[in-house]
Amino acid sequence: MSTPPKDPRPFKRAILKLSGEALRGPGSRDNIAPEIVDRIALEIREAVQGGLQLGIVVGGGNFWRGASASARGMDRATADYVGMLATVMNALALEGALEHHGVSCVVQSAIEMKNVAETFIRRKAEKQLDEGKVVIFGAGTGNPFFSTDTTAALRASEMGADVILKATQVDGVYDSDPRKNPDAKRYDTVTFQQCLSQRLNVMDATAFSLCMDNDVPIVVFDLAPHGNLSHALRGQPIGTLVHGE
Ligand SMILES: Nc1ncnc2c1ncn2[C@@H]1O[C@H](COP(=O)(O)OP(=O)(O)OP(=O)(O)O)[C@@H](O)[C@H]1O
Ligand SMILES: O=c1ccn([C@@H]2O[C@H](COP(=O)(O)O)[C@@H](O)[C@H]2O)c(=O)[nH]1
Repeated sequence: MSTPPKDPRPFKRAILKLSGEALRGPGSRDNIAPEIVDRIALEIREAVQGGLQLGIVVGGGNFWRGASASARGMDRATADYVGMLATVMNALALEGALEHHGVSCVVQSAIEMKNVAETFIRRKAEKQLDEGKVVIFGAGTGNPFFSTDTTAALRASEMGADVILKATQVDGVYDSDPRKNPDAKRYDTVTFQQCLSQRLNVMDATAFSLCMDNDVPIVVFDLAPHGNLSHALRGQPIGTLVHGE
């Protein structure tokens, strides 16, 4: 008989992985919709005021994906550096909105960019989290051939986070991509092993493996409906919980 998953909730420290693509907004031609960023900032403020320690990794899919550019002929590493810089634009937009709402925050970039962001230093980031500052991790891991999902797994492991909250464009993990298969079935809970062996590509395998090895559970949920982010940050049941055996 299988044992029930260890639920990370309630949690003290979390890494929020924000979809870059979701910052665009439905039908919008702008890469970043300020009203979406503003709404996200307000939901984050509420959670942080409640005592949650929060690190944020933001994707870059609203601007650029290295793998797609490479498939169209660009050198992969170059395309990936462009993608990492795209994540910094999203990080700065988020920092501005959080500051506007009175949330103490900082961007730490994995690629040195000292005029716009601090450079990532693990111990400094940990201290800032301890002090209640929101730390936005920009520029991914700083290395090509990785993703911001893997960045979230890496930063969560380094920061000793209790959970990764993956705010994306689907409402959980399905047995196949729900955007391609309308008959796909959603899981309430699923193991890392299942995600890897069934190739459930809501996150890449490197990210799942890192979380599995370091025992960091993941909650996958839909960012779009208002209030979903607040629910997730408060540790209320939502989406799919990905966990160890
Ligand atoms: N088994 C699955 N269950 C759920 N979603 C899946 C599955 N397989 C593939 N996906 C796809 O994964 C996508 C989410 O991951 P992805 O990292 O590409 O985007 P994101 O979270 O929006 O981040 P970004 O835009 O920053 O790259 C979903 O939009 C969904 O279509
Ligand atoms: O560590 C990293 C993180 C990201 N990249 C590149 O950035 C883009 C955007 O990130 P998403 O995770 O797709 O939102 C990604 O496609 C990579 O090209 C990277 O190289 N290294």
